[in-house]
Amino acid sequence: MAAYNVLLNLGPINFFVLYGPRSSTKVSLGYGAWILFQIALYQFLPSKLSTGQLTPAGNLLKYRTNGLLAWIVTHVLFVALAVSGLMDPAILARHWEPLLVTTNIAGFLLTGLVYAKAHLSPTHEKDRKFSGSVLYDMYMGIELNPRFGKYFDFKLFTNGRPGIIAWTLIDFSFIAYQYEIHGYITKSILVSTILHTIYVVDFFINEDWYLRTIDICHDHFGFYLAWGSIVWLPGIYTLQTQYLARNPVIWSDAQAAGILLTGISGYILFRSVNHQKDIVRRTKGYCHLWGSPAKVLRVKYHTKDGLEHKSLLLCSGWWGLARHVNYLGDLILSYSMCAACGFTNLLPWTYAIFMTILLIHRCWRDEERCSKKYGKGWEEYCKRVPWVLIPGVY
Ligand SMILES: NC(=O)C1=CN([C@@H]2O[C@H](COP(=O)(O)OP(=O)(O)OC[C@H]3O[C@@H](n4cnc5c(N)ncnc54)[C@H](OP(=O)(O)O)[C@@H]3O)[C@@H](O)[C@H]2O)C=CC1
Ligand SMILES: CC(C)CCC[C@@H](C)[C@H]1CC[C@H]2C3=CC=C4C[C@@H](O)CC[C@]4(C)[C@H]3CC[C@]12C
Repeated sequence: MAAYNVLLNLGPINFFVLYGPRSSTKVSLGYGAWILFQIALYQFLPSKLSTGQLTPAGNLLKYRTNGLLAWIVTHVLFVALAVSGLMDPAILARHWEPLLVTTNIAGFLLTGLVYAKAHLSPTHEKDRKFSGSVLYDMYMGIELNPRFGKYFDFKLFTNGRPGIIAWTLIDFSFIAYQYEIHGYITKSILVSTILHTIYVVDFFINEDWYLRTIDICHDHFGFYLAWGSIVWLPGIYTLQTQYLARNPVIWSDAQAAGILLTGISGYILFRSVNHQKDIVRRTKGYCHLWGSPAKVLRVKYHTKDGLEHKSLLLCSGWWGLARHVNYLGDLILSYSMCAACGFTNLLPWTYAIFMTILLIHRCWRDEERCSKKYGKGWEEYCKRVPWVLIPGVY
């Protein structure tokens, strides 16, 4: 109430200037070192070269996919520094406010950098998209795959390294913070972190699969993915552990196990659906799903150079039940991550709410794009698989 009165008296801008988070030179230097460290891991750790999907301009790119090794090295180092007493494991939690300021500056700088690069020194000129609006181009990006040199891919790097590797590091730091301020670690924060860790490690194990998703194949690199991966992802996706560190929630063993198992079942659905699409695309449809030969619709599309290409749409297995059933698994997992925080505060539920909006919007956005890309082929697919997300419901 007192804070509310001060806000009313000062007005929002003065209130933010006086009481908002502040930057810190030490934290900014530390953050710079963290980004350089991740760049070094990306560039110099041994890596296989994975092939992406054909771009609209007809480019087939190779990617360094050594994220799992980078995740392991980063976390082993974090634990080693904490156990040896050289670093307080709650360091990220304790410097959270200046970190948010620093990441925001980095997110905006990167947005400006890739916008300028798209105009001055594009990696693949024909894979650029101009909307006619400067603001929209900054937001959704111009270049599809901006690169520095042959293999430093801005999109894959930003998303995976300062984004997803940070996710579990931040969780671990908030677990340590809970211990430091309360003297114990709750099952709720562990359940939430275990579910995050499964999701994050899964991402890196399947980094090759990620190269065939919307983010890499269709979304261009601008504020949405740059600021999103550097600020939104570490800030919002970790809200559950941030909340639980300060407001411990106590579950019985049975309740904690119930939430964990529901989350794991969501994860199994998510991975199994994604795996089916990936295996069918990689084997060109010549594989078995659930004991029967995969049923596919062979479709055609054109790249910008006018060439015709063939592709296929899977219509059996999970993909015969609904057109985006992978999103359903992800939603079950997201709701379980948030359920670990209990039902008394809406804030830690932000992730589940965001995912619901994002994934439903994605269904519409993707369907519109696929319909343009495949034309009659997509219409036929929708007839064969009429449900969008939940069979029998939507
Ligand atoms: N945690 C998070 O913040 C988020 C997580 N996700 C998760 O990431 C994963 C990947 O998501 P996303 O890239 O959005 O979606 P998908 O992996 O489902 O990819 C969609 C693309 O797959 C192709 N496709 C569509 N239908 C078929 C079919 N029947 N058979 C074969 N290919 C098909 C189309 O591309 P093409 O042009 O190649 O035909 C389409 O654009 C999902 O599991 C999702 O839940 C997604 C968003 C946010
Ligand atoms: C600007 C913001 C309001 C929105 C920023 C959104 C991005 C941070 C996220 C958009 C799509 C997200 C992802 C897609 C698919 C994924 C696969 C999954 O296995 C791991 C997570 C993720 C990489 C996820 C990460 C955040 C987004 C890039």
